[in-house]
Amino acid sequence: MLDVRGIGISFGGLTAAKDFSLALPENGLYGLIGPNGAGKTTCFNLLTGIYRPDTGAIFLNGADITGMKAHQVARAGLARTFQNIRLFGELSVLDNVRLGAQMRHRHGLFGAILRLGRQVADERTVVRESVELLEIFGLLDRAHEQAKNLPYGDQRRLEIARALATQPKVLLLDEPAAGMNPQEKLELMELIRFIRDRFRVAILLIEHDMKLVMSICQRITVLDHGETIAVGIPAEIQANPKVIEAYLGEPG
Ligand SMILES: Nc1ncnc2c1ncn2[C@@H]1O[C@H](COP(=O)(O)OP(=O)(O)OP(=O)(O)O)[C@@H](O)[C@H]1O
Repeated sequence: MLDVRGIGISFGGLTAAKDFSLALPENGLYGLIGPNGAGKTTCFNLLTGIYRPDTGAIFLNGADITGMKAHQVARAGLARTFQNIRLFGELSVLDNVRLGAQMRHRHGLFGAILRLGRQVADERTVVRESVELLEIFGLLDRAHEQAKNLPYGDQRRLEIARALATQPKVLLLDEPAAGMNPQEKLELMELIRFIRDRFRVAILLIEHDMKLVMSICQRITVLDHGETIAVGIPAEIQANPKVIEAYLGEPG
C-alpha cells in the first residue's frame, strides 16, 4: 500500500534521513522507532509532502506521490497526526472532524456557505460522517465544545478522528501515546488495532513507549542518526545488539 524506496534529505551538512525504505502492506500495522533525533518525524515529513526528498521515491497504492505537496498527498490517501497535537483549538470538536471530511467532497467550504443543490447534499454527508466518527471515538457528547477545552487524551483521539475523516488508505501516527497515563495508553493500543480493522487502513506508528510498540506492531524499523539500523518483527528488534546499543547511548 505504501512503498517507500530509499528516500533521504539533508539540512545543510546534516543528513536527517538517509536511504529510508519501507513496504507497508494493506491493513498492516508497522512501527518506526529510534532514539531522540534519529529522524523519525523527518521521515513522516518526507512521506507527507512537508519536505521534498533529495533522493528516492514514494508510491501510495501504486501511484507515485514523490514531490507532491502536503494537501495533494492527503487527497491521495495519506493522513497523519502530529507529535505536538495540531487541532483548530478555537473550532468545535465537530468542526475539526468536518474539515477532514470536507476535503474529500468536491464543493468544499465555499459550497457549504453558498448552500446550493449538490453542495447541501455534500454537506449533509460530511456532517453525518463526522458525527459517526465522533460516536466511534466516544466524543459525540463533546461535539460542540471548543477543541482546546478537551482533556489531553481526548485531543489526541480527536486528531486521529480528523485524520480518519479524510478516509485515508494509510495513516501515520506520530507519538500518539505521548503524555498519556498507563490506562490511556492501554485504551489507545486497543483503539489503534480497532481503527486498523474497522477502517481497513494501513498504519505506521512512531512511538517511544516500547511496550506499546512491541505489543501491537507486526514489523518495526529502527532509525539512528538518520539511518535504518534494523528491520524486523518485535522479538528480533528487542534482541538486536545494534538497537540495544543505540538506545543505551541515549541520554536520559
Ligand atoms: N527542517 C529542519 N532543518 C534542520 N534540521 C532538521 C529539520 N528537521 C529535522 N532536522 C534535524 O534532523 C534530525 C532528526 O530530527 P527528527 O525530528 O526527525 O527526529 P525524531 O527521531 O523524530 O526525534 P524525536 O524522537 O526527538 O521526535 C535532528 O537532528 C533535527 O534537528
